[in-house]
Amino acid sequence: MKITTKKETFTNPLYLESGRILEPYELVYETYGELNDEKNNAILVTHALSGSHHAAGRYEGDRKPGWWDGLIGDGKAIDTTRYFVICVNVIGSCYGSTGPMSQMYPSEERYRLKFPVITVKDMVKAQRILLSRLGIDRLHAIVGGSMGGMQALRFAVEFPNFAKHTIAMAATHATRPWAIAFNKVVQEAIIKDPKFKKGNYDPEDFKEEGFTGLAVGRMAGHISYLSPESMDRKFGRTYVETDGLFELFGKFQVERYLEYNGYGFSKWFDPLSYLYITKAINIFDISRGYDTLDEALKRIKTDLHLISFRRDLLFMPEEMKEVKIVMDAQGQSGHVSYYEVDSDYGHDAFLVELDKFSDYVADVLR
Ligand SMILES: CC(=O)SCCNC(=O)CCNC(=O)[C@H](O)C(C)(C)COP(=O)(O)OP(=O)(O)OC[C@H]1O[C@@H](n2cnc3c(N)ncnc32)[C@H](O)[C@@H]1OP(=O)(O)O
Ligand SMILES: N[C@@H](CCO)C(=O)O
Repeated sequence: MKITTKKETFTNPLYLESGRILEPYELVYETYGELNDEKNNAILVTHALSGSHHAAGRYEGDRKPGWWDGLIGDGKAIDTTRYFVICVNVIGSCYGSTGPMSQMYPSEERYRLKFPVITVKDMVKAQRILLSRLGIDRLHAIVGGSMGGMQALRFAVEFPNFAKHTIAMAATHATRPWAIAFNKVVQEAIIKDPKFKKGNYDPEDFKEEGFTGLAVGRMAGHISYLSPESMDRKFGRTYVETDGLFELFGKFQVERYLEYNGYGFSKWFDPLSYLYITKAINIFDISRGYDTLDEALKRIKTDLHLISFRRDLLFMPEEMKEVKIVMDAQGQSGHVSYYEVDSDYGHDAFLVELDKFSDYVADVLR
């Protein structure tokens, strides 16, 4: 599958939920498959915290394909022989769409801490504008996990007739203190790292060794993406062969894993973007702007498919179930389904255990 990164620039202001504006702004995205003449076969895929618009396929020389390559492609659950799939990098991120390290026009400077707080609603609004520009006024489906699931839900509430199907997985309707607490660890670690310099850092300073605050905070986050069972399976109590048990800094494999992933991540992900996106996740509450959760969910016209993962310890199954319960009580049972995937991997099962839910996704889309 040949892929290219596409970019659109918008000169009209994007009015944000906070009352601030973003002007101008850019969105980068990838597409897979062909848009049909009726323009009614488009599927929007929405990404999570550290994801990007690169959801499928491989650029030349890439060691790994896009983050949902197992799900998106010819003959796969999100079948690119039938559907035109689009994935957009959210505003606030660091993969090319406008974010805190973008230029704050007309100044030559980067926004840094002057970047406005953005919300999931703002991310979705920007994507809706992009789709309009591409001539897409109706989607066959929106599919996303984690913060991508939040975007899917937000789309369903704000643009009720826009998508025929909405699949929101591994998400919640309002971020709980439990998840906010994990984000607090990473936020605090970032801002207290001397390299942060009140946001005035030079990204070149941590390309080699990484950014300790982000690395350590990400380790905490990464724990919340797994589960005790998946850690037992991955590592057991195995010790790093070359380390001595009585060496103070000798490591278990799980420690080596967290270091590898934490420091690796901090070499490529931008600390300010991490602050802004975790803020957006923390303040996500689908009922904001409406009197109650009930009022917000009443707006939904799409067929909503909620998927959770049994041992998701970040956004727990009961949080998605609540949406179904409220919609059932509204008499919307015909428009909402709930499926709990029997997985003990943890939150990141939506990225890893695709075989456990890809048939379900394919069935919904058909
Ligand atoms: C929509 C989106 O959110 S996309 C963003 C997804 N990306 C992330 O979440 C970034 C963090 N990454 C991860 O959590 C995982 O890599 C996942 C979820 C993406 C994929 O999981 P898996 O394919 O099962 O990988 P796994 O968790 O086994 O290994 C991850 C890395 O740790 C390495 N690793 C595994 N065990 C160990 C160990 N004991 N010591 C050191 N490193 C280890 C692997 O080699 C792999 O390295 P690589 O990324 O350089 O290939
Ligand atoms: N591990 C994924 C999901 C987090 O919610 C990410 O970093 O984007």
